[in-house]
Amino acid sequence: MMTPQHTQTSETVTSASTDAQCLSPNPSTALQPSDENSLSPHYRAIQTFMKRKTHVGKKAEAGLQSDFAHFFVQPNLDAIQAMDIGGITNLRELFSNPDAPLTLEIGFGMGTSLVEMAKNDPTRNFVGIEVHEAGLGNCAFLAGELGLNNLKLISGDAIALMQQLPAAHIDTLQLYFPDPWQKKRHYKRRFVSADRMRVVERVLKKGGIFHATTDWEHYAHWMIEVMDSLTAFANVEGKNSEGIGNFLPRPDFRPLTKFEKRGMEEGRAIYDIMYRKV
Ligand SMILES: C[S@@+](CC[C@H](N)C(=O)[O-])C[C@H]1O[C@@H](n2cnc3c(N)ncnc32)[C@H](O)[C@@H]1O
Repeated sequence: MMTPQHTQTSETVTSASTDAQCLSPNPSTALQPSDENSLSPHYRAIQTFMKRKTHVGKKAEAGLQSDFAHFFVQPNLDAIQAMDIGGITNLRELFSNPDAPLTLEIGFGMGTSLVEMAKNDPTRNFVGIEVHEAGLGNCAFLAGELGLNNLKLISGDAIALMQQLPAAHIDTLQLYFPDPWQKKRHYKRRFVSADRMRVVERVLKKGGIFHATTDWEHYAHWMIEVMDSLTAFANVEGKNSEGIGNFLPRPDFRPLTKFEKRGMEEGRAIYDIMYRKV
């Protein structure tokens, strides 16, 4: 598979980000949060997802039933449907081995790749958070088929969840093919922004990993620019001769996701980025 190297294009984020402070990926111009655990007032009301009513297939429907309830952190379907994350303040204690390395996946979609990763690494605990009921149900169903005991699922907004977790709580945070929000007026919804990455920074352990992917070139360069601008993170692949963070060759441990497959079928390159909290 093609592994693109970072090059500055005419479509750079800087040139695309002039009409409002919140459109800038650069923290020197982005609105600043009032403290490390909160978003600026501007970002607080802006969601990175659009919750749509989607068809809930047979597997997903089954996955939302009581047989699979042990995969959900929320106690019942009402709380899942309401995306109620009240009281979820510690992900480690959801597992019998709380000191095992912990991965949080944000926006796992239908959950096929998350389930495969959990299956492939039983020494690590995985928590997935999603807002789509069909994905949550499907993921629980797949995990149930394999009898996984190192995976838990949460229905809700990852930003809100991270804000109520302890600092230095997570070893790896993965964000695979986040919504690209391609229109300029929607850039402020992009998950990778300086403000939101400060929330990520707080919950990651020192040395913890932030791994993201996208099949949208503009967002890929945007991600690099945001992450390079944050002194708390270092690019695992180092920087190019222009001092810009490199992309990561596609890692074998990342299974193909639904959106990756779609991107490839539509002829788009796939970009991985990986940063370590220093
Ligand atoms: C484009 S899909 C990618 C799904 C999957 N990772 C894949 O590659 O097939 C992005 C997903 O992220 C979810 N998402 C976006 N923002 C989120 C948030 N703040 N908290 C939880 N899930 C979120 C959306 O609901 C959506 O399902």
